[in-house]
Amino acid sequence: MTATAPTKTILRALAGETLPTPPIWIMRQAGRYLPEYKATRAQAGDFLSLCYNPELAAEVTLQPIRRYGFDAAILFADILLIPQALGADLWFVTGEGPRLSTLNDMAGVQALKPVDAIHDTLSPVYETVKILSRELPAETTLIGFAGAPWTVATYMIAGRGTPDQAPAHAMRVGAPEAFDALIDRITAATIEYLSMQIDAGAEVVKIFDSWAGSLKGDAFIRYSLEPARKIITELKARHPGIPIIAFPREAGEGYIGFGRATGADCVALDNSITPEWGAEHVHVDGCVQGNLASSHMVTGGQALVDATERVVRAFRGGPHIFNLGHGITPDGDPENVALMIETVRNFRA
Ligand SMILES: Cc1c2[nH]c(c1CCC(=O)O)Cc1[nH]c(c(CCC(=O)O)c1C)Cc1[nH]c(c(CCC(=O)O)c1C)Cc1[nH]c(c(C)c1CCC(=O)O)C2
Repeated sequence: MTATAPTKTILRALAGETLPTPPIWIMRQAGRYLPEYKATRAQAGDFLSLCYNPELAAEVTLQPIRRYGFDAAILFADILLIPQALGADLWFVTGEGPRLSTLNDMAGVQALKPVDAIHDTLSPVYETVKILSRELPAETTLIGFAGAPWTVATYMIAGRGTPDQAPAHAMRVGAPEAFDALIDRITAATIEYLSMQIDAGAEVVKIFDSWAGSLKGDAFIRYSLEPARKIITELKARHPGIPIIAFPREAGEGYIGFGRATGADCVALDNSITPEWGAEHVHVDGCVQGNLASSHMVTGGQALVDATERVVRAFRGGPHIFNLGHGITPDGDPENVALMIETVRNFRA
């Protein structure tokens, strides 16, 4: 089989091509800032029922593609489905966020389900991917995803989102064997989960390490970089050529060399770094994604236009996928999203 050059813009950027206009999608593009999302979520009943309903999950994935013509669609699901598939209890408290059963020792890790049991819970997600690969426009790239082991572990240990991930750091330091066993279990589950998404039709996968920023020095290497490297190495062995985006959010200096060290084809940048810093220290190694502050989706105006142009300008010398630095928030204005897209697509140097 001879490799053919990709034609979809996102795949071209991921293959290392510098495009005259960067392809664009945004994190949480299917979400509460869109009235059509809220309507479909109400129809599903609640957030988790939406995640596990393939027809409706595919519908909300397609909504921002219809409205804006983004270059990529991201599978509608959540990083916390993996803990649930491993046996954790999971529910969402409206206005507050996720809640899970907690875990902090070896007995807790041993009580989890084996990795090969995850598909019993996650098979509806694979069905969503199959529907999307049939229904997406020919030019739109389908992105699958999972949480990175450290970020997923922080929720499984604390049972909720935490500002500083203190319970996970306490287990990492106080019960290192159990903590390593947990990271290994999540890593193995993530490989199987992403591999099934790829088999079902995901053309790219993204690994979200939202809390990577609280790991410093050796701990960052061991628990953010190493698990990402393991997952990427195994996925590329099973699915040669599958492009992978890594997002070690707020890694700061940890961004430097992250793509090379893990084998990721693209490193997603958050907006705690300037685009110029990202260009100098990360973009030199290859494709980057990012990094407009999502607050501009709330505030809009000329500041949005200026900041959008600054991101495009900083990264126009190499392969770039335009995105926000983190997900769009529920108070984002759909008009501001349209203005951002128009600014990216009309930018002339
Ligand atoms: C940490 C994390 C989670 N989930 C995710 C992360 C990593 C990225 C990040 O840092 O934001 C990833 C995620 N969550 C969701 C997607 C779908 C694809 C997309 O459009 O980006 C993706 C890629 C849907 C979602 N996941 C969630 C929503 C909102 C739920 C709702 O409709 O009420 C959506 C659209 C809920 C969720 N899910 C999670 C939290 C903390 C929350 C509550 C916060 C909130 O309410 O925004 C865990």
